[in-house]
Amino acid sequence: ASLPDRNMSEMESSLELTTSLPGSSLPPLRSRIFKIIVIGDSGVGKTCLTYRFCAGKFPEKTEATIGVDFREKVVEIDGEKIKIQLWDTAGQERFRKSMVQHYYRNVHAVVFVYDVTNASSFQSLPAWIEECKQHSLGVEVPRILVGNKCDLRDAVRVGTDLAQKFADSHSMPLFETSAKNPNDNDHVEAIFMTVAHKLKSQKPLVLSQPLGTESTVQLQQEHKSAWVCGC
Ligand SMILES: Nc1nc2c(ncn2[C@@H]2O[C@H](COP(=O)(O)OP(=O)(O)OP(=O)(O)O)[C@@H](O)[C@H]2O)c(=O)[nH]1
Repeated sequence: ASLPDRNMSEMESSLELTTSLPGSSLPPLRSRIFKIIVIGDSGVGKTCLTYRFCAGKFPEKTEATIGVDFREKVVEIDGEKIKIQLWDTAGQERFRKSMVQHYYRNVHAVVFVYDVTNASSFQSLPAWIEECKQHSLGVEVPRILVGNKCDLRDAVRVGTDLAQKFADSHSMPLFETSAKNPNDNDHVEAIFMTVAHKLKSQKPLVLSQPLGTESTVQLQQEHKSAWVCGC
């Protein structure tokens, strides 16, 4: 789904908004934004995972993402309000091409997703890692690996041992979960919060937005927004 009246430059300018509060000579109140991109083959559940985190439930229906969608959630960590912005990227090559260079900008963390019931989505991971490298996202950017659809126990094709070896060899933590039916141990929220804690412990980030712009955030949460190239 897309909102045709939104485009990437609007999105980027909203990220860089740092105006003072009206009538105030005080410096602007800012909340930090963590931009996290979610990457992986089509159908692995990127949209469902990001929706589960931001809306707290499994979406009834999803369509292939075109370009990129983004969802936000404000969380509080150690008394600081932080906006977690999840960029849900298209897995299908034909829906990615025109957008790729945009969503790799100013990324704070990367979440690689595969489907535990689909071996080929696991085999694609080196290509996704390579794409990140080509866009200057190396090991210095926190990365995690997520195996999704663990609720489909009888259909698992990628075992934990194999996935753990792969994660270790790329210095990433591994999380196995289900966007559909997460239990206490593999809760989707805990996974993204782990990333947020890691980012918070790092140096202050450049991207910021004045506090008190929650109406925009609300809108973005209620309407799944997408940006597609007009060409
Ligand atoms: N059983 C089960 N199905 C899931 C889970 N997560 C996603 N699905 C299903 O997998 C299909 C694809 O999910 P999406 O979230 O749209 O996949 P995607 O990775 O965003 O796909 P693209 O937008 O094409 O890149 C949908 O039919 C979802 O309902 C899960 O944890 N368990």
